[in-house]
Amino acid sequence: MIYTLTLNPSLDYIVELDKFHVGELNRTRAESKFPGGKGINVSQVLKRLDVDSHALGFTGGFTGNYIEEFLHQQQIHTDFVSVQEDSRINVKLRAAEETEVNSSGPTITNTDFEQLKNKIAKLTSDDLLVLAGSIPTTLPASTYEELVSICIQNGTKFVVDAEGDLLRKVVPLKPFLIKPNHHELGDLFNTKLTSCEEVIPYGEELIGMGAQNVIVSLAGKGAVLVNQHMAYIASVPKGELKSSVGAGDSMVAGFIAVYEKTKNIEEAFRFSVAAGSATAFSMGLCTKEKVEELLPQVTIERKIIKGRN
Ligand SMILES: Nc1ncnc2c1ncn2[C@@H]1O[C@H](COP(=O)(O)OP(=O)(O)O)[C@@H](O)[C@H]1O
Ligand SMILES: O=P(O)(O)OC[C@H]1O[C@](O)(COP(=O)(O)O)[C@@H](O)[C@@H]1O
Repeated sequence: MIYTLTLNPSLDYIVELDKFHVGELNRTRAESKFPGGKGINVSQVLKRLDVDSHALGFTGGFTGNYIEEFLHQQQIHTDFVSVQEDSRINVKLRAAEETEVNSSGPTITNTDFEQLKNKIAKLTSDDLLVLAGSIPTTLPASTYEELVSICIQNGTKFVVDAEGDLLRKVVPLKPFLIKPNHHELGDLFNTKLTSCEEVIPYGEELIGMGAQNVIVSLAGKGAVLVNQHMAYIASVPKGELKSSVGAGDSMVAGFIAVYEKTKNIEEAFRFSVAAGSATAFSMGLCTKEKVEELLPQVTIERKIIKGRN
């Protein structure tokens, strides 16, 4: 079974404005709200791709209830630890540019955390856990390492989609997949990356450090997958960008959905890119039909790396 872990779920409140005036009263043109948080988005996209998963993490208050009810309506299994304070609200402003304000999240007590660890300890070597997104500020920076070490003890395969120190610290623990975007990858290595070709050596470095597969997304400029055997560069489909919120999460879901069925890395990567773009071209997350429509537009170039193959 596939499990997703969202330590900091959110209600994503997306407002559209013709123009955003800082320091003035703004009125919206349209608005929508969705449950969010990276693991939750992965579960939602998996469901749209006909793959079942269980969503784990912490939820609380009226926002937590909203998130859980929304997931249940989509027939997604949930097993959240209930916390005292409200789950956070993340604001996404869509004007000429996209501006995001992600909140820090509710207080998580030691008892809450212990309850979550007990749930993760029940996963087995037949399971896959996707750990995705930021952690509430009350949890220690070592949270992902602690949870991953439980997975390692039980032989549970794990995927990590996080940034900064959270990501850096789990790479040596050999995640099956990590998916930084090019900004997050650049931040890890204290550099600025702008093209697929530039990204490959840094992807290789992460493989050397322990990751098994690294997908780096570069929004509209393409995507790269690096593993011990090969590097691949994918083109992205052309279309009108509606909202890129959840595009990265859709890539993770698309990859897992195809890889778990076929064990074919290249096909999983191609589908993953189509899923990312299908979400970027939609308000909200992609549908299976949209992903399949875009799939023929994704071309994959294999890069033979000197010293390997
Ligand atoms: N402007 C765009 N045109 C086409 N595809 C896009 C665009 N922006 C995002 N995508 C798709 O979404 C994926 C993830 O986008 P990106 O913004 O890099 O990730 P994240 O959401 O993690 O920051 C890309 O690999 C691509 O498939
Ligand atoms: O946990 P973080 O890093 O604050 O991110 C949470 C946000 O990420 C999202 O899951 C979207 O992620 P991506 O755009 O990176 O795919 C939103 O739904 C949510 O508001």
